[in-house]
Amino acid sequence: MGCLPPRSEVAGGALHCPFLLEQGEAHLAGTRPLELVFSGVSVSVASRSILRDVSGVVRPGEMLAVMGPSGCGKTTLLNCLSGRTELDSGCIRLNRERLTKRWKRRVCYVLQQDIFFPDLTLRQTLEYAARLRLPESMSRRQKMLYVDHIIDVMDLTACQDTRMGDYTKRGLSGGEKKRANIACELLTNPALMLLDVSVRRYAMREPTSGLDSHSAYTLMSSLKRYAEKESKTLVVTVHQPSSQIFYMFDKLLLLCNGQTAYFGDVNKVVDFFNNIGLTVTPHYNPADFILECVKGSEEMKEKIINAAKSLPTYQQEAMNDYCALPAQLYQHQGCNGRVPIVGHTLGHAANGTGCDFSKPTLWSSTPNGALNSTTPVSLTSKCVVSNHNSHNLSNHVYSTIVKDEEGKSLWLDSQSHGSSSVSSTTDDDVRWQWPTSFWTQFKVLSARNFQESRPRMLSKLYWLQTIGLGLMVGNVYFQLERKEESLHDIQSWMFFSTNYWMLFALFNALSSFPAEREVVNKERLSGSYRLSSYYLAKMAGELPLTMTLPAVYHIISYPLFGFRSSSVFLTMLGFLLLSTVVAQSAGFFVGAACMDLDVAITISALYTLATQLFGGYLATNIPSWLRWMRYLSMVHYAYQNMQIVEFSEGERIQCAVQSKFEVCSNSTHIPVSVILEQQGATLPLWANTLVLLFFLVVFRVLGYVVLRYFRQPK
Ligand SMILES: Nc1ncnc2c1ncn2[C@@H]1O[C@H](COP(=O)(O)OP(=O)(O)OP(=O)(O)O)[C@@H](O)[C@H]1O
Repeated sequence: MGCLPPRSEVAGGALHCPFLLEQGEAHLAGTRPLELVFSGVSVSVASRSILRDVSGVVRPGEMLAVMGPSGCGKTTLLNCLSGRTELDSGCIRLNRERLTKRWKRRVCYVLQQDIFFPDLTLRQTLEYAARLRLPESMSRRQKMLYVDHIIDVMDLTACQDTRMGDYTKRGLSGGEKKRANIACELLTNPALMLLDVSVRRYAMREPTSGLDSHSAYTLMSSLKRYAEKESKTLVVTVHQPSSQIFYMFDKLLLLCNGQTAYFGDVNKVVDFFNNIGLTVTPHYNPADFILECVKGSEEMKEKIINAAKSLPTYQQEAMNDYCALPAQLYQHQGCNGRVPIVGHTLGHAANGTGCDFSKPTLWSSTPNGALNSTTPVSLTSKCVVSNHNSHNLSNHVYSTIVKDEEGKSLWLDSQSHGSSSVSSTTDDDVRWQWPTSFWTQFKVLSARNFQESRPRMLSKLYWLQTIGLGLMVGNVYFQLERKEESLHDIQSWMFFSTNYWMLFALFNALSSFPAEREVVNKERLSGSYRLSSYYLAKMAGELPLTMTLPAVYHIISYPLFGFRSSSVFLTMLGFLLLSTVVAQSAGFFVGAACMDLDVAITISALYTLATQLFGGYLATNIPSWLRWMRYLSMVHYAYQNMQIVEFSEGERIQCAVQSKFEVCSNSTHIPVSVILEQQGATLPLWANTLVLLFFLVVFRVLGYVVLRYFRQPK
């Protein structure tokens, strides 16, 4: 069962989600419990040791508190457990398996920072997350019902229509954002949750910094019940919890200068400190006492760390063994065609044989990764189980590998409530990698992108700016006559319009990307969607928004400048939009490639200034050795096309009495080709258009390659 209780049910302890189970929704019923073991974890950064030989074990249904003073390495440890930070030495195992990419995507990590799109409301954020991260076997209605449920559980109903906000726009409060952060992760029903949420915020003594004490207690209670009833494994960083919250945890890992100062049952920590001569004052919050001890003198810290090494719960040797053993499977002889159930319920340790002669409900995986209860899975007479009985740390086994008739590996999940699930592991990475298809991801991300970008790209300020600029430019170049004296102004209108919208799109793409990258990195790390679907959706979702303002500008300023014909009007609009989208692609690419916004702005400013200079309008007598630069100028091609379209239709440009064009000595009008040649332009309309399209494709592909291979989230 994968549901959290509605708040009203938390106190009573009832945990059920009938509307989903009635639908036979296997996804929410089928994640297998995980036992997390980490042993001898050591990490250093720039030759400074951050974590030294830290070990621990957390079983399904347990909540581990990672506590210690600021800078002791709590976040670093969680980064290691989520697979984001490489270890110098030590090991991390999930159900005895290494932390592979497949696992990383199933571990939910609630970050210290709350990263969201600021303009989406909480409800929209959760709905998009549900549509992306819940399997396609669930209907949209079921997903929305589940979102309602999570909103209720996290006590977010009152603010569900409030926008997320950021430091520039007010939105959800810090505490609400934190709960929203957890809610997003709960949606996927993860088996292991790492919460770097600094539970101190929920402490009684700091009501202003996050939740009030009652909400804090309720949140921790629901997480605790969630862990227990759903056999979830939870690791939570803690700063200064109230004693009520402190004793909700099952285990405590106390860190001091990156070393273990205590690992074991929360209830035994006071005895541990008593035994080394550090006695907790009666009625004093033990969490505060412990923290004060590990913040004390170096001598005291050393004493605590040394004492922790001899703790029976520490079991360093056993954990080292655990990591050293290969996660091999042993042929089990005693099952005789029955389906083994190992670690059937939490607290019901495996019986050593790993067999139970009652056949459980079986689930097989569908191609999109959802578990399907209707597809029968036949099992051979041979059953293969993990032998986890070689030492005392692995008495609990929560999954079993069995083989079907074709010899394909399947795993059998044992749930605390007795239901089980089987899914294929032969192509596990592929099947489990993405909860939804490419097409679904593309649709949902396009819609989200459109909704998220609209307030930013079509803000009131931009509308005002566009309409004002259109009117101003239209009036400056009002109804220009087609004669040589006005030629410079006609060209000026075209160059200005093209150039302005190209710069606008480029710098907009550039400045919006760093903030978006944070959200996308977080989502990519959690395996929500493919990069390719995001990338295509970004282009599609923003396309109408990118085109709206230049189109409005053109509609206002072109008739004021001088309306030739509908076809010229539309063709020029088409080229204006094309050049805008090309420039936006360049902005995406530079934004994706440069982590530092200042560097990105400097590079873009240099490139755009160069493209203007070599665009054909500002400088016409370019030294021969520099002329090749114009072929790299996007503006050059866009501007040439505008001239070709404008000057090819209708009345031609009349020669001045004292013309600077040679052709005027025996003609009254200047041909288009002569105007273009004067600026060194030689390519026809179709060739300029092709080059612009080439720029578009190259920048888009480069942007993708950079994100895919050089800017992978860590
Ligand atoms: N990339 C890094 N480069 C250098 N030092 C780092 C890096 N990451 C972390 N550290 C250092 O490692 C130590 C542990 O950092 P970490 O963020 O894990 O501490 P923490 O216990 O989570 O702190 P807090 O409770 O304040 O969030 C700190 O002293 C920090 O300065």
